[in-house]
Amino acid sequence: MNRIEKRMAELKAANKKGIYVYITCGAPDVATTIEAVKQAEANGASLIELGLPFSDPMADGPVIQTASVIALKNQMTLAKELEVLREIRKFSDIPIVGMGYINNMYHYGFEKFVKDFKEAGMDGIIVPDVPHEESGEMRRICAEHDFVLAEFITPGTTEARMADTCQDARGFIYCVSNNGVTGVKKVDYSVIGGVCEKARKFTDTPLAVGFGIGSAEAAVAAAAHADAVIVGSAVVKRLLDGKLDEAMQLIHDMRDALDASCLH
Ligand SMILES: O=P(O)(O)OC[C@@H](O)[C@@H](O)c1c[nH]c2ccccc12
Repeated sequence: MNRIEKRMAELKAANKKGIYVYITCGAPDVATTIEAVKQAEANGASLIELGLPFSDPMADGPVIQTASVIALKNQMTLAKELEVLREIRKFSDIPIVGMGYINNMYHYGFEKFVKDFKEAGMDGIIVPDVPHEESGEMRRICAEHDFVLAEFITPGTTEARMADTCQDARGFIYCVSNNGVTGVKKVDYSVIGGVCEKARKFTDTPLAVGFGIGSAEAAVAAAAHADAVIVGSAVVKRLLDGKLDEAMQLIHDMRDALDASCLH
């Protein structure tokens, strides 16, 4: 069992929802990234999604685009990101999933990427620009190294595709709440809730809902049919504004609200 599976099993046993916190590695700077990971865990984060900055982040809205530009200006490379991971592993055993675009990994060599990042303490990867149909070889490599390759479902996923992705999924399934890019916005989470309910017919893998979540209320709504919620832009925005404390307060509020909602 890897760290992700272990953590999700613990949450389930405790009747708690997970909170996955996305942080762009190196934005506004490396020290803030490391401190934010430490404090996010203390405030109730269950998993860290570490963004590996890329120059053309096509699935990202303005906040994470800006964070990526800043991180690249700070000279972030995969080699530096490995160092950050090793630093984090000195004080934390929280599950960490990378989020990046295939270009960087392909250039580095995908198998070498998996080996090196796993060795530095990463537990899996989210690669939004490789469709399921094209990811067979990547899946094989990840499975060989006990490294999670996140599968996606969205409101537009057909039942046939859902059956395929659910069958191949390990760790967690990323349930995208709407068809836009990342960023806080008003979302009707009952739509992805219905999709989650359908996915349960195909899999026992934990479901994590993300995209748009900017408040504790939105987290509760997103969690209704899921096992975890994912928050990115709302946290990253506060970090970029130099408001680490506010970012942590948001995570803390989400933890409280989700715990209270699970009592019912
Ligand atoms: O920023 P949001 O709307 O809270 O969404 C989560 C998201 O940031 C994180 O999971 C993520 C950041 N970049 C991505 C690209 C694709 C998929 C997911 C992501």
